[in-house]
Amino acid sequence: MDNTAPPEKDENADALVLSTDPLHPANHISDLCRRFYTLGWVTGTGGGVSIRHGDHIYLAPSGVQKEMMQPTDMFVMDYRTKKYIRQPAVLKPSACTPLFLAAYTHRNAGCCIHTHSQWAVLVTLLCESNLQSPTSTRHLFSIKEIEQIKGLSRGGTGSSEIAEGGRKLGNLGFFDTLRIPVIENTAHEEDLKDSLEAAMREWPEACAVLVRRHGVYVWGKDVVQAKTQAESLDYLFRLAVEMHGLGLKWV
Ligand SMILES: CSC[C@@H](O)[C@@H](O)C(=O)COP(=O)(O)O
Ligand SMILES: [Zn+2]
Repeated sequence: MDNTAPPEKDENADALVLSTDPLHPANHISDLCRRFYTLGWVTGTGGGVSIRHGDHIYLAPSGVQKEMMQPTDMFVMDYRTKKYIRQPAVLKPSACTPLFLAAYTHRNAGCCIHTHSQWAVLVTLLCESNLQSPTSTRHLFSIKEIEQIKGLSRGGTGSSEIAEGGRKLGNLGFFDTLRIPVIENTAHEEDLKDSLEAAMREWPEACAVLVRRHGVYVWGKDVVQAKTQAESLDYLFRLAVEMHGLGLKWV
């Protein structure tokens, strides 16, 4: 299937991205990227966000200033056919598209965030070998007994409903160990797909995948969960790096 062929003329395609609702995916992606830019997550055109809205996948264009995007810049893909139903003529879809699709397919995610946060990059340089499983995903970021771990769900899309006693169902507890696999970077973003999918399969409880010397992919059942988990992870990555600098062990 040729996903890059120009779409057939569809007068209704713009209706997919035009809305006065700030939470409409086309508006929401533009807004999130502006916020993430201030955190250094999507600097210099790197990183990005995708949202699944029913059977429609919203994707940002490739190689653009992510904080300057407009709703009309968005690509829309039909999730079932994997064909673009809206394709801005002068732009290409994000090279992260196969990675975002992996989160939708393997975790039933509703949103996936890719950051180039320096804390994520630094922590990939400090992660130790996973000696228990030397055959596949070789490296793992693990941390426990830090309160912010409770902001992360099992598998990334676990329920965050509050159970009796105030416990968040599906979320990790203070004494649980958070484990995030680290995969090696590739020359081209789209070539990360196979190793990212392998890491997701090998670590079904992981809510994210780190990419060495590159950044992190984080997902959630919806935008709120993906965003808050990306925030919790960035907090933990930074904490781990700072602890390392102070000579403290984080595991
Ligand atoms: C600074 S270029 C970064 C890209 O190669 C890539 O890593 C990335 O995250 C964004 O890809 P894009 O195709 O612009 O959405
Ligand atoms: Zn990237």
